[in-house]
Amino acid sequence: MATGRTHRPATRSRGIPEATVARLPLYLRALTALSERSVPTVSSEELAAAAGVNSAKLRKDFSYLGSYGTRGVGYDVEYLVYQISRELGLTQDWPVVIVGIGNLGAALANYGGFASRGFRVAALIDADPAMAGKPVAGIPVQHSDDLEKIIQDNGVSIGVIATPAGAAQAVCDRLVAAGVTSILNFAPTVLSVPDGVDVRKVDLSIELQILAFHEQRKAGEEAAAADGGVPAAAARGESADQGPDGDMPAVMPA
Ligand SMILES: NC(=O)c1ccc[n+]([C@@H]2O[C@H](COP(=O)([O-])OP(=O)(O)OC[C@H]3O[C@@H](n4cnc5c(N)ncnc54)[C@H](O)[C@@H]3O)[C@@H](O)[C@H]2O)c1
Repeated sequence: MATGRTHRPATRSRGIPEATVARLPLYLRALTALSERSVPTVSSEELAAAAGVNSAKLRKDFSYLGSYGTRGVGYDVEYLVYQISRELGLTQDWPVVIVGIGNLGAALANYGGFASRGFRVAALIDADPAMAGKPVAGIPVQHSDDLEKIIQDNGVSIGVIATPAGAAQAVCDRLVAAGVTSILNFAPTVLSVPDGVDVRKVDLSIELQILAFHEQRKAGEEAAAADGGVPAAAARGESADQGPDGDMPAVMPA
């Protein structure tokens, strides 16, 4: 998924294209599932299918990691998990703060998948004084007056914004001024950030709109097939669009 944003070249310094970086989490998720089932090796075709990516693209992506697999055997699952985790910086602990602990912020705080992927929720911050000290997911909410101190005390470089849209830019400015250099923005607004700060925007309603477009297209094809006798699946070519492989972002550029 994902179109990279912002003040970064399309190719990172070590020569790995952003589009490849965006697919690495998909490979990692598929490989982790194989690892949990104690599968020792996997072919590029199997892994590509599990990740929802074209297998030639997968082989090209892995060549950037220096991983070519063994003919007739495939890729070593554990080693690839290690290589991709290292490339994504997941072999180190990333403390994350979530700002705005309403419906969404609380759901994110309760999501167990962050910790298992190396992201530790270090602090929860909200502007509502009534929430201060109340635990969410076992972590006491702290008041936004202390945002700068919280960022500095916890060495946070990644901030998640789940405030209303109207508050998001001011929250973003404070996070950046306090030293945060990566922001995951759930608020439906475009954030301005200085060079060197990465912003990724998640917008589920945009994803639904893209699905609605495809539904509409499928309905049109079904109608055309009924008229002209061409099977609708053949008319579609049966290629499922699943994000990076289909170049359709699920996480939007900020
Ligand atoms: N990206 C998505 O797919 C998606 C999905 C759902 C909601 N959203 C967005 O996420 C945001 C939160 O939605 P919600 O339903 O949790 O809203 P909510 O009203 O339940 O929670 C917002 C929280 O932000 C806090 N807040 C307000 N101003 C703040 C500030 N300056 N600093 C710190 N905290 C502040 C409020 O006190 C409240 O607890 C909204 O912008 C909403 O549009 C996005």
